[in-house]
Amino acid sequence: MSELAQQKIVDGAAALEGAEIRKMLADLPGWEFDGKAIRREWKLKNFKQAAQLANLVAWQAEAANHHPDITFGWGQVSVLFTTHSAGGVTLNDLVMAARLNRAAD
Ligand SMILES: C[C@H](O)[C@H](O)[C@H]1CNC2=NC(N)=NC(=O)C2=N1
Repeated sequence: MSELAQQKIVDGAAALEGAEIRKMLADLPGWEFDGKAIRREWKLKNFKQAAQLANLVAWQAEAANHHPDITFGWGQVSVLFTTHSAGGVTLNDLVMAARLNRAAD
């Protein structure tokens, strides 16, 4: 399998089993599975850096047409991915997580 971050975002991806998701998250530092979605929080030094990271996440997502929920405030950004059309976490969500770990660490 090619590296996760380089895989394409595809239409019609199926929801994965929890065990499979947890196994893949072992290679995605910072990401957690809460039973419904995967999420990661970043800590930053100030509001400006948090806003910049939130923007980076937003535009990566828009470019891929796969969109997270993002919350940010002073010194923190939280990103949550699930695939609405599949009703769960799909490979697309994990690919986005891998891309963000690359772009935002
Ligand atoms: C038409 C378009 O491809 C869909 O609405 C996409 C857009 N971005 C999306 N993002 C996420 N997180 N889940 C989706 O099911 C989804 N669907």
